[in-house]
Order: sequence, then C-alpha cells, then structure tokens
Amino acid sequence: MHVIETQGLSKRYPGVTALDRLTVDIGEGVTGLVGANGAGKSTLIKILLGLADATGGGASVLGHDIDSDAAALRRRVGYMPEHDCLPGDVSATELVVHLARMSGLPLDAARERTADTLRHVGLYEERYRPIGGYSTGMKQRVKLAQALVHDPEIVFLDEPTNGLDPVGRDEMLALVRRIYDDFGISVLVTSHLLGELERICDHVVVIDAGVLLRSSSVADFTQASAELAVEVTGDPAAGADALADAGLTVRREGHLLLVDLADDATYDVVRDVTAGQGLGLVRLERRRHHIAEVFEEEADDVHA
Ligand SMILES: Nc1ncnc2c1ncn2[C@@H]1O[C@H](COP(=O)(O)OP(=O)(O)OP(=O)(O)O)[C@@H](O)[C@H]1O
Repeated sequence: MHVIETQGLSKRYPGVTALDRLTVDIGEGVTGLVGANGAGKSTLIKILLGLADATGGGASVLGHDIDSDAAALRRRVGYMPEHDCLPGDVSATELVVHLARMSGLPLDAARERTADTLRHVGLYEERYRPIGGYSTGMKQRVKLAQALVHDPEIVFLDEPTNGLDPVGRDEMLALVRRIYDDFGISVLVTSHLLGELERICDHVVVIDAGVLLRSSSVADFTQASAELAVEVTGDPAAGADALADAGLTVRREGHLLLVDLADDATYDVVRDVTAGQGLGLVRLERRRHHIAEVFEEEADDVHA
C-alpha cells in the first residue's frame, strides 16, 4: 500500500522552481527524502501537509487528497518542522500536552500520552523545565515528541539531525527507526546527508532542484558489487601478487585486496592461494556499495 502518492507535483515561486513535476509513490516503513540544501524537500513536506499550495499536479497522503481532504489528512499525520520554533518560557510537558489537546485528546489522555512520548524520546526530569534552557538535542526531542503525541499513522520529520553532534545524531536516528519498528508509524525523514539515511531507511527518494533523481529501496541502492574484499595477515603486496598469479584480477586499497568476483569458485581460489602463501585470512566478503558512492557515480554520469 502506498502512504504517499504524487503526480506531476510542481511548486513555482517567482524565479524559482522548488518542485518540478514530481511523480513518486512511497510505501509503508521509513523513507528518506534526500537532496542538497534547496532541493525542495521542505517544500514537498509542506505541500503534503497542506501548509503550502502546489502550483501544478496533485498528491494524496494515506489515501486523502491534499486539496479536497486536507482536514482528515492532518488528523492522521505528525510533523516535525526543520527550524527552531519552540517557545522558550514553557516546559516540554506543558507544550506537548497543549498540542495533544489541540489534536483533540481529552486532558487526561493528553497528559498520559505526553508522559509516555517524552519518555520514549528520552526526556525525563528535564521535561518540567522551561524549553529556553534546553540543548539543541533536547529541543529536537521535544519537536519529535509533539509530532508523535496524538498517535499519527505517518510522521514527516524535516532534518531531525540538524545541529546535533555525532552522538546526538546516532541517538536521533535510532529513535526515528524505532518509530516504525515499535509503533508501526510510517516515517518520511529528510536529510542532506545520504550516509545517515542509508542506515535507518527502507527506501530512499533523491531529489535535486525539485526533480526526482531516483526512488528505490535501500537494498537496491546498496546492492552487492561483483567484488570481494580480502584482508590477510602479513604482507598484502605478497597476497596481491599470489592472487594475480592465480589468474584473479586484484587491486589494492590500503590493506585491503579487492578481487573481481568471476563466480563462486573465486572464493575457493582466494582461500587456497592465501593458505598456500601462509597468509591468515582475516576477511573475505562481498563488497556492498554505499548510497553515497552510487549517488556520486550517477551524478558523474549526469554531468559527464
Ligand atoms: N517562500 C518561498 N519563496 C520563494 N522561494 C522559496 C520559498 N520557499 C522555498 N523557496 C525556494 O525553493 C527552493 C526549495 O526550498 P526548500 O526549502 O524546499 O529546500 P530544502 O531541500 O528543504 O532545503 P533546506 O534543507 O535548505 O531547507 C529553494 O530554492 C528555496 O530558496
């Protein structure tokens, strides 16, 4: 089932085309929306939420048309905006309870859901202190909590790792993944960093200057290459020579030997040759691409 469908969706500002006839279907799970700054990620989210009007084409979220059925749609979605938009003089608890009530929850349920959600995102005693004194990481968690408190079926997270240090990024990415794994809530998450999305997403949509470059599963993006990574104890140069003598195509990358994988017999040849040379085999694995490499290759093709 598709949770998001767009057909020829466009958004033109005077002098700028933020989205250019975007047609894409997005299924359940965690989907990454990737693109450089200004690629049109926030614009797409705002249009899907009904916060901005498209200038062409159409879209639906959870089967609701974004134009004719926007109120019903908004009851079922959560939104974490990109920029800092939190009032500094109220606590996380006060803010999230307030927003839960605006989403229609009775007071008792709003309080209970707020406590659960803030605990889930990792805010504990601090939740009673004014938000103005929070770190960036804590503010991002409050924004995430308010997107989840009314138990939506899909959440839009706009650059949730923005401004976080590496540890904070890892924690936030783990939280994002758990939104789907623990609660079955689908996620559309944006980032300009391909590498971080490949770790947590099932599917990735890449846009550039408002144009769809690619939409595919992360597994397709990172499909195994026809190359074996071999690591041996001892001198890698000797290992490379011996493998080449055995008829394999080998190149060196630091201490790794990269061997063209002709067929399954290549594994046996590597094992026998390294054993014959008295080299211990530390690693023998089929290499996987990283999304960033694939993306760079495609970008090179486009610009060639
Ligand atoms: N209200 C607006 N008026 C005019 N141009 C706009 C407006 N909002 C966005 N744009 C332009 O549309 C393009 C897409 O912007 P958008 O914010 O969607 O990109 P983004 O991929 O989310 O990037 P970022 O991560 O920097 O926010 C940019 O060129 C931006 O300058």
